Amino acid sequence: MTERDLPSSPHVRSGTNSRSAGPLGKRNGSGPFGEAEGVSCGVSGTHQYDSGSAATNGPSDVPSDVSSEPTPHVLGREPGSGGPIARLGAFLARDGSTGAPVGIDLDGPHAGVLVGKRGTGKSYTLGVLAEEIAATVGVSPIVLDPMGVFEGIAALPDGRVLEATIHPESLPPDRWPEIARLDPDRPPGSLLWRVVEAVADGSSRTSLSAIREAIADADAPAATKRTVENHLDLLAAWDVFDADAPSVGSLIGGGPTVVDCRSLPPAATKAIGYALARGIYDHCVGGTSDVQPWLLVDEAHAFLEGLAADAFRTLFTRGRAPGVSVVCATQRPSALPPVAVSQSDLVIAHRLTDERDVDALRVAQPTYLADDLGDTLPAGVGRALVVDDATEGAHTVRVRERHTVHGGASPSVSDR
Ligand SMILES: Nc1ncnc2c1ncn2[C@@H]1O[C@H](COP(=O)(O)OP(=O)(O)OP(=O)(O)O)[C@@H](O)[C@H]1O
Repeated sequence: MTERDLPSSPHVRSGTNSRSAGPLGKRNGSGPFGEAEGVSCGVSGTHQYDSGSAATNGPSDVPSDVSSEPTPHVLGREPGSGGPIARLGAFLARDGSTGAPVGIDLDGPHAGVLVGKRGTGKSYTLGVLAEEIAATVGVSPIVLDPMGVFEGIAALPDGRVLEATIHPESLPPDRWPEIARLDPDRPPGSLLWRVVEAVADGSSRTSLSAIREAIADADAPAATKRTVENHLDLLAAWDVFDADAPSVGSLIGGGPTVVDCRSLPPAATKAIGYALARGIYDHCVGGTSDVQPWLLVDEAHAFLEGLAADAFRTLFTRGRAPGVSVVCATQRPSALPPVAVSQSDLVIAHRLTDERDVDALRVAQPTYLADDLGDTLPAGVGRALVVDDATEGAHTVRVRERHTVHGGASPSVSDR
């Protein structure tokens, strides 16, 4: 990945939340939101609060907080446990008034999906998460950005936007036929596989030109070699393979990082998704990271199909053990592998209207989501139903405003 020069320094909104470290600084587990006591909700099924007492105190079984900062309800961890949290927003009452603040646990790793139809606020909410993770010591966000709407994150301390490039070695030899759209069981695909394997085992660093030279020297029919060369030309046109690309491990802990995949063809986007998801997992399994990465993926359906599917499946099923968190945002939950929703301990659902998408969510999370889920999902930009596996409840929230600029659009609901 190479750092992208941004046209001008993105504007940073003044913070609306009062954190001890300031809106854009790093914070640790202390402070008004850093060591919040989780409060039990103990409710199964969806729960939208009445206003009145709930509007100021949140759930009716939540004790009122007499301190200046109301105690946030923390999603994703057992009530009473401590540690840093991401300030997501506030409970939303039926009359539209907001209640107690709501946070998401950052003390341990999580797997989550963030869904909603177009324009309901998915990317924006993902950006809120990125800001909060960036502001917390011990965790670090890496945003996969296929639309180029997360540039504002670069305004955070140490923030950066990287052009999506990958080292050829980050893709194992058996994946190269698929990436090059060659059948591994046919001579060209099998030749490419063998050649990449040989180059990777050799003394020189794997690069597209090293692979090309090895193809030219291979003992194979000229027509087979020509086919492979033509397909390698297509890969080279993506302009994402770079033998000097930094390792995925170096992205973790290097400040909030946005990997800009805009204008890449879908196959290249998947290759980037594969390299990052697999690289982050392998790095953390190796136990070499002091910082827990959060991989935040926008338009996740673009990454989770085909080549990258296995790598993301691994993150959803086994990523938490080595400390990797993943949150995938999509307008089409029905296009995600079912395991992504069923293995998520955090589900943030903005409005969905397509029955297939509502079904995909309900079927994978039957314990918490009712049959009338489609009617329960809140209408309105920035409003979401949040399912919390740890406290076994579902709550309606209003997501807070961003501190950084979102995708060049107005960051305010009232401006719309
Ligand atoms: N919590 C919020 N507070 C204020 N404004 C918001 C909030 N959430 C979303 N918005 C505004 O709503 C608009 C749409 O949000 P966003 O781009 O996140 O939608 P989306 O669901 O990702 O849409 P798409 O699927 O088209 O990418 C943006 O202009 C954003 O500024």
